[in-house]
Amino acid sequence: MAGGLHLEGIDYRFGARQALDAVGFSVAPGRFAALLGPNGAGKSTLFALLTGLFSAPSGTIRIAGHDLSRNPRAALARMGVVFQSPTLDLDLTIRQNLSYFAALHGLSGRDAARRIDAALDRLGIADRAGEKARGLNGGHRRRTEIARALVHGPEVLLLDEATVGLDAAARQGITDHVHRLCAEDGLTVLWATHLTDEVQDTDRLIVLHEGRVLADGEAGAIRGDQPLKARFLALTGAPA
Ligand SMILES: Nc1ncnc2c1ncn2[C@@H]1O[C@H](COP(=O)(O)OP(=O)(O)OP(=O)(O)O)[C@@H](O)[C@H]1O
Repeated sequence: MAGGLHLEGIDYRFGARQALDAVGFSVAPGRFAALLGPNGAGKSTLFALLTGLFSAPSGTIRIAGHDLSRNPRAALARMGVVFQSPTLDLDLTIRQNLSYFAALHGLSGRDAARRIDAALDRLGIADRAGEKARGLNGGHRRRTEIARALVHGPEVLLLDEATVGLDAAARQGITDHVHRLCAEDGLTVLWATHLTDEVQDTDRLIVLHEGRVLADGEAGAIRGDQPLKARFLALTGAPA
């Protein structure tokens, strides 16, 4: 596959603990893929490998067609990331948070301003641009982080438990926004979560458990005639 996200044969160990065991999957360009796994499944380890924080002893990671180990600059330039722990500067405005990030990517002046406006608009927070991040609720802070991850124009967006700590309405708002980024802007998304209600039937679904991929396909087909939660609990061996 030329673009999108492609992983093959990824192993990772913490000493004797095998955190990832021959993990492989592909996400086609413009698709929303949910990486669903209970705590400890290996999602954060996988994100650390995808973002170049750890390096995998084996296997291949390709981001928008670029091999992460052979050509990390090109691969990482095409990726946006929203980490599990919030990383906004609460004393800066929304716009300042994005400007700072744009500068880290070598963007400034009108080009940066245009990209920042477009990203804020995309997440529905353009009218809040002058407000300090501290005054925003959790949902708007998350939207700001997603907008910030889009400023440099990535093709692939990774989100690690992006809705942690949000109420149901804010969670729904964020998942809807990110689905729209795929459908309307052609972004490829990997959405890590442990919450089955964030997965839609038409999403691509990868179930990760104890470092292994247990299921990979269209979410509706994986759940069949069961609710996804029941199917997920059956796959991972947890009691329903
Ligand atoms: N620094 C570390 N040292 C040793 N073991 C680790 C370390 N980090 C993670 N692990 C182990 O690796 C496995 C995968 O952990 P990981 O954090 O990737 O899971 P996760 O799916 O992201 O879970 P969570 O949602 O709780 O973050 C777990 O068994 C965990 O205990």
